[in-house]
Amino acid sequence: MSLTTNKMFYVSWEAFHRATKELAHQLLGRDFTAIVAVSRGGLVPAAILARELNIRVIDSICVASYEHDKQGSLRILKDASLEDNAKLLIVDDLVDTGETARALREHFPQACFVTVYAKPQGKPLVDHYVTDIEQDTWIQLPWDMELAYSKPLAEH
Ligand SMILES: O=P(O)(O)OC[C@H]1O[C@H](OP(=O)(O)OP(=O)(O)O)[C@H](O)[C@@H]1O
Repeated sequence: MSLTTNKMFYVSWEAFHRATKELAHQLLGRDFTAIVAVSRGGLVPAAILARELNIRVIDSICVASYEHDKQGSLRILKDASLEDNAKLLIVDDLVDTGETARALREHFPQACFVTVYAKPQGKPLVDHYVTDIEQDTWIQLPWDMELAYSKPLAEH
Protein backbone atom coordinates (compact mmCIF):
# COMPACT_ATOMS: atom_id res chain seq x y z
CA MET A 1 0.00 0.00 0.00
CA SER A 2 1.22 3.49 -0.68
CA LEU A 3 0.07 6.66 1.03
CA THR A 4 0.11 9.66 -1.26
CA THR A 5 -2.28 12.02 0.55
CA ASN A 6 -3.71 12.25 4.04
CA LYS A 7 -7.23 11.24 3.00
CA MET A 8 -8.38 8.57 5.44
CA PHE A 9 -11.12 5.96 5.41
CA TYR A 10 -11.62 4.71 8.97
CA VAL A 11 -13.14 1.25 9.35
CA SER A 12 -14.63 0.04 12.65
CA TRP A 13 -14.80 -3.65 13.57
CA GLU A 14 -18.57 -3.56 12.99
CA ALA A 15 -18.18 -1.94 9.58
CA PHE A 16 -15.50 -4.46 8.62
CA HIS A 17 -17.66 -7.36 9.78
CA ARG A 18 -20.68 -6.01 7.89
CA ALA A 19 -18.71 -5.46 4.67
CA THR A 20 -17.18 -8.94 4.87
CA LYS A 21 -20.62 -10.48 5.37
CA GLU A 22 -21.71 -8.65 2.21
CA LEU A 23 -18.80 -10.32 0.46
CA ALA A 24 -20.04 -13.67 1.82
CA HIS A 25 -23.47 -12.93 0.32
CA GLN A 26 -21.84 -12.43 -3.09
CA LEU A 27 -20.12 -15.81 -2.78
CA LEU A 28 -23.04 -17.79 -1.37
CA GLY A 29 -23.93 -20.81 -3.49
CA ARG A 30 -20.45 -21.14 -4.97
CA ASP A 31 -18.77 -24.46 -4.26
CA PHE A 32 -15.54 -23.54 -2.47
CA THR A 33 -13.70 -26.35 -0.71
CA ALA A 34 -10.96 -24.29 0.95
CA ILE A 35 -9.76 -20.78 1.74
CA VAL A 36 -6.27 -19.37 1.46
CA ALA A 37 -5.87 -16.25 3.60
CA VAL A 38 -3.28 -13.76 2.41
CA SER A 39 -1.42 -12.94 5.60
CA ARG A 40 -1.64 -10.74 7.32
CA GLY A 41 -4.50 -8.55 6.07
CA GLY A 42 -6.55 -11.46 4.76
CA LEU A 43 -6.62 -13.39 8.05
CA VAL A 44 -9.61 -11.58 9.60
CA PRO A 45 -11.89 -11.62 6.54
CA ALA A 46 -10.90 -15.25 5.89
CA ALA A 47 -12.17 -16.23 9.35
CA ILE A 48 -15.47 -14.41 8.78
CA LEU A 49 -15.96 -15.92 5.30
CA ALA A 50 -15.08 -19.39 6.60
CA ARG A 51 -17.83 -19.06 9.19
CA GLU A 52 -20.47 -17.63 6.86
CA LEU A 53 -19.80 -20.03 3.98
CA ASN A 54 -19.16 -23.06 6.21
CA ILE A 55 -15.68 -23.69 4.82
CA ARG A 56 -13.51 -25.64 7.27
CA VAL A 57 -10.25 -26.02 5.39
CA ILE A 58 -8.19 -22.86 5.83
CA ASP A 59 -4.62 -22.23 4.79
CA SER A 60 -2.47 -19.14 4.56
CA ILE A 61 0.11 -17.69 2.24
CA CYS A 62 2.48 -15.30 4.01
CA VAL A 63 3.81 -12.50 1.86
CA ALA A 64 5.91 -9.37 2.24
CA SER A 65 6.56 -6.77 -0.41
CA TYR A 66 10.07 -5.69 -1.33
CA GLU A 67 10.33 -2.10 -0.26
CA HIS A 68 13.34 -0.72 -2.10
CA ASP A 69 15.20 -1.97 -5.18
CA LYS A 70 12.77 -4.68 -6.22
CA GLN A 71 9.61 -2.64 -5.87
CA GLY A 72 6.57 -4.30 -7.31
CA SER A 73 7.61 -7.85 -6.59
CA LEU A 74 6.49 -9.98 -3.73
CA ARG A 75 8.38 -12.27 -1.37
CA ILE A 76 6.60 -15.45 -0.33
CA LEU A 77 7.65 -16.16 3.27
CA LYS A 78 5.44 -19.25 3.54
CA ASP A 79 3.44 -20.82 0.74
CA ALA A 80 0.02 -22.42 1.08
CA SER A 81 0.03 -26.20 1.04
CA LEU A 82 -3.19 -26.33 -0.98
CA GLU A 83 -2.98 -26.84 -4.76
CA ASP A 84 -4.42 -24.21 -7.07
CA ASN A 85 -7.90 -25.09 -8.31
CA ALA A 86 -11.21 -23.44 -9.19
CA LYS A 87 -12.75 -24.30 -5.80
CA LEU A 88 -10.08 -22.40 -3.90
CA LEU A 89 -10.98 -18.99 -2.44
CA ILE A 90 -8.10 -16.55 -1.97
CA VAL A 91 -8.94 -13.82 0.56
CA ASP A 92 -7.25 -10.50 1.23
CA ASP A 93 -8.54 -7.41 3.01
CA LEU A 94 -7.88 -4.98 0.20
CA VAL A 95 -6.37 -4.40 -3.20
CA ASP A 96 -4.47 -1.14 -3.67
CA THR A 97 -1.86 -0.96 -6.46
CA GLY A 98 -2.73 -4.54 -7.39
CA GLU A 99 0.86 -5.80 -7.04
CA THR A 100 -0.06 -8.38 -4.41
CA ALA A 101 -3.14 -9.49 -6.34
CA ARG A 102 -1.15 -9.80 -9.58
CA ALA A 103 1.45 -12.02 -7.93
CA LEU A 104 -1.21 -14.13 -6.23
CA ARG A 105 -3.11 -14.57 -9.49
CA GLU A 106 0.06 -15.89 -11.10
CA HIS A 107 0.50 -18.20 -8.14
CA PHE A 108 -3.14 -19.40 -8.13
CA PRO A 109 -4.35 -18.92 -11.73
CA GLN A 110 -7.56 -20.93 -11.32
CA ALA A 111 -8.64 -19.77 -7.86
CA CYS A 112 -11.22 -17.09 -7.05
CA PHE A 113 -9.57 -13.97 -5.60
CA VAL A 114 -11.65 -11.69 -3.36
CA THR A 115 -11.10 -8.63 -1.18
CA VAL A 116 -13.32 -6.45 0.99
CA TYR A 117 -12.01 -3.10 -0.28
CA ALA A 118 -10.72 -2.20 -3.72
CA LYS A 119 -8.99 0.85 -5.12
CA PRO A 120 -9.25 1.62 -8.87
CA GLN A 121 -5.75 0.44 -9.81
CA GLY A 122 -6.20 -3.00 -8.29
CA LYS A 123 -9.91 -3.48 -8.93
CA PRO A 124 -9.59 -5.28 -12.30
CA LEU A 125 -7.55 -8.01 -10.60
CA VAL A 126 -10.20 -9.17 -8.11
CA ASP A 127 -13.17 -11.43 -8.86
CA HIS A 128 -15.33 -10.00 -6.05
CA TYR A 129 -15.07 -7.06 -3.67
CA VAL A 130 -17.49 -4.94 -1.66
CA THR A 131 -16.42 -1.31 -1.25
CA ASP A 132 -14.73 1.10 -3.66
CA ILE A 133 -12.06 3.35 -2.13
CA GLU A 134 -10.33 6.20 -3.95
CA GLN A 135 -6.73 5.55 -4.95
CA ASP A 136 -5.33 8.37 -2.82
CA THR A 137 -7.13 7.31 0.35
CA TRP A 138 -5.51 5.36 3.18
CA ILE A 139 -7.72 2.62 4.61
CA GLN A 140 -7.39 2.47 8.41
CA LEU A 141 -8.40 -1.02 9.44
CA PRO A 142 -9.73 -1.79 12.92
CA TRP A 143 -6.77 -3.93 14.01
CA ASP A 144 -4.47 -0.95 13.35
CA MET A 145 -6.47 1.40 15.59
CA GLU A 146 -7.54 1.78 19.23
CA LEU A 147 -10.20 3.80 21.05
CA ALA A 148 -8.90 7.18 22.17
CA TYR A 149 -10.24 10.33 23.86
CA SER A 150 -11.63 12.96 21.51
CA LYS A 151 -11.52 16.59 22.62
CA PRO A 152 -14.91 18.46 22.51
CA LEU A 153 -15.15 20.75 19.48
CA ALA A 154 -15.45 23.85 21.73
CA GLU A 155 -12.04 23.12 23.21
CA HIS A 156 -10.19 22.96 19.91
O1 LIG B 1 -2.48 -3.92 -3.94
P1 LIG B 1 -1.22 -3.73 -3.15
O2 LIG B 1 -0.59 -2.37 -3.40
O3 LIG B 1 -0.23 -4.85 -3.37
O4 LIG B 1 -1.61 -3.70 -1.63
C1 LIG B 1 -2.45 -4.66 -1.04
C2 LIG B 1 -1.75 -5.40 0.05
O5 LIG B 1 -1.32 -4.45 1.05
C3 LIG B 1 -1.76 -4.89 2.32
O6 LIG B 1 -0.81 -5.68 2.93
P2 LIG B 1 0.45 -5.03 3.67
O7 LIG B 1 1.57 -4.85 2.67
O8 LIG B 1 0.02 -3.81 4.42
O9 LIG B 1 0.92 -6.18 4.65
P3 LIG B 1 0.17 -6.85 5.89
O10 LIG B 1 -1.19 -7.30 5.40
O11 LIG B 1 1.06 -7.98 6.27
O12 LIG B 1 0.08 -5.82 6.97
C4 LIG B 1 -3.01 -5.70 2.04
O13 LIG B 1 -3.28 -6.62 3.08
C5 LIG B 1 -2.71 -6.36 0.72
O14 LIG B 1 -2.13 -7.64 0.87
